[in-house]
Amino acid sequence: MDLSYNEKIVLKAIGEKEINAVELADMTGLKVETVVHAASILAEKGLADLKEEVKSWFELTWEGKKYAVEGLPERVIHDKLPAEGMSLNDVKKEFPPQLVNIAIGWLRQKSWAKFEKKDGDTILIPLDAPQSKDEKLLECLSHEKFDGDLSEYKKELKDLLKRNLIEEKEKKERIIVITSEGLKLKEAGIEITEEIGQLTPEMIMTGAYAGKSFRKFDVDKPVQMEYGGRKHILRMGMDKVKRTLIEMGFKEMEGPMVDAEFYVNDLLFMPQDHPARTHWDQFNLKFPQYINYLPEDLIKKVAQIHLDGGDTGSLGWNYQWDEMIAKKLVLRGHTTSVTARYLAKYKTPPQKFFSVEKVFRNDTIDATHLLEFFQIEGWIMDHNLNIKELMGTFKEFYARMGITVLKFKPTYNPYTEPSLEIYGRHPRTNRWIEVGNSGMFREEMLAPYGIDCDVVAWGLALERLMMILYGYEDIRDLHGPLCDINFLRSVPVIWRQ
Ligand SMILES: N[C@@H](Cc1ccccc1)C(=O)O
Repeated sequence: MDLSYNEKIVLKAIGEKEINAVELADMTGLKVETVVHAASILAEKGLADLKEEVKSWFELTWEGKKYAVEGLPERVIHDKLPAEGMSLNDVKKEFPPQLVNIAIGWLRQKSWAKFEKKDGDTILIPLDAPQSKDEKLLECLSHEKFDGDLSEYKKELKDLLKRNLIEEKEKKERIIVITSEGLKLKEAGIEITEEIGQLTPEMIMTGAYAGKSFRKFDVDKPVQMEYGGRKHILRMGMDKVKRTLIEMGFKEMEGPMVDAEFYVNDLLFMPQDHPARTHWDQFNLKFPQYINYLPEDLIKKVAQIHLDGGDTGSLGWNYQWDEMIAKKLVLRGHTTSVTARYLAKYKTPPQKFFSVEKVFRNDTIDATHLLEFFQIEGWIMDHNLNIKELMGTFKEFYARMGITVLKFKPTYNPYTEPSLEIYGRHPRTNRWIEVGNSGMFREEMLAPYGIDCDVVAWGLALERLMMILYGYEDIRDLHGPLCDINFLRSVPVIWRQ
C-alpha cells in the first residue's frame, strides 16, 4: 500500500492501545493537525480507527476560587455569629451587603442558624454546622487537575453551578487506534524514507532532488482556513473615501474627539438653549468639565452675535450668552467642530478641506443608528459659491464612490442657509436613507472669523454610505462589538492603499 511519509510515521507510532492526537503529536514531533490528517487517511485506508471523544470536567469560577479560600458566605457569617446570636440589623452593618444577601438563604436552607423574631427584628442564632457536602466539593475542585469520582455530589454540583461558583468545561479529543489490517502492515515492516514536501529553487539548481521521493498532495482535500490580519471593512471604506476626496483636491483636517461646546455649538450659531445641547442628545464630560482656554476675540464676537447679530444684519437670538456653557467639554456630536477650528486658521479663499472622524450622539440604537459613527466632514471656501456647488460636489464624490442615484431635500440647520439633506437608495430594501446633511454657512457663523466669502459644508455618514454601496442592512454589522468575526474575516477587499 502506498503511504505518505507522515502516514508511515503515525502508523509506526500507534498501537492497539488508544492514544489521543495530542500525545501522538508529542511522540512523533508532528503538528496535531498533521497527525489528525494522516490518521484520517489511514482510517480511510482501513489501517487505523479515528474517533472523537468529548471530555468534560468542572472548574471553579473566579468567585468559586475566592470562596474556596475564604469560605462560602454562609460559612463566613455563621462562624462570626456569637453563641447568643446577632440581630439581622447588626449582621447587615457588620458584613458587606452582597455577602449577607447570599448567606441568609443558605443559612436557613442548611439549618446553620435559627431565625428568631424579637422586638421587630430577627435574631440569628448559630447552630451546629459541620462541613457541608458543597464545601467538600469546593475543596476537591480547588485542587488542580482533580479527576476523582463526583457521582455522589450530583445535587451539590447542581447547586454550585446555579450559584455560579463552578463551570463545566469541555474538550474534544481525537483518539487513534490501529486496526488488525494496520497491525499486519506494521509487522511486515514499514520503511520510512524522507520525502520532499516542497521543491525549492536551490534543490533544482544543485540537483539535490534527484533520486528523492516526493510527497503527494491531494488538492481536493478540504484544509483548515488560515486567516491573516487584515483591515476592518469600515477602515477600508474610510481609506477609499479619503483617497477619493484627496483626488478631488481636498486636504485632510484633524481635531479632538472631546471638544468645548464653543467649537461644537456656539461658533455654529447654535443658541445655548437649543434642544440638541441638552444631555438628551450630547455626552458631557464628568472630568475635566471645562476647557481652560478659548480665544478672547472669538468669544466677544460670538457673544455679540448671539445677543443681537452684531453687525451681520441678523437679529441674533436675543439672550445673554454664557461663556461657562461654551467652555463645557463634550464628546463631539459632529465634526463641524473641526471645521470651526480650521476656519480660524484658513480664512482666505480658495480652501478645500475634509475629515473622516468619529462622532458621538445619544441616539436610540437601531438598524441605522449607533451612539457613535464616522462622519465625512468637508467644506469649500471661495467667492460666489452657491447651492449648485454643493450638489455638484456630492454628485461627483458619490459617483466616484460608485453611487449615482441621489436625492436632495431642503432642511434647516441653525448654521447654514440654505440647507440640504442628501439621500441615497438602499440596494436591497429599496428605501431612501439619509446619508448626509449640508448647507452654506450663514453670515452669523462666518462673521466672528472675519470671513467675507462663501463657504459650503457638509457632514456625511460613512456607515450609511457603506450600507448603500455593499448592501448591509444593519449598521451594527459594520461598526461596534456586534460585528461578526467570520464576516470581518471573509468580507471582500474593497480597497487597498
Ligand atoms: N453638522 C451636520 C452636518 C453639516 C455640516 C456642515 C454644514 C451643514 C451640515 C450634521 O452633523 O448633521
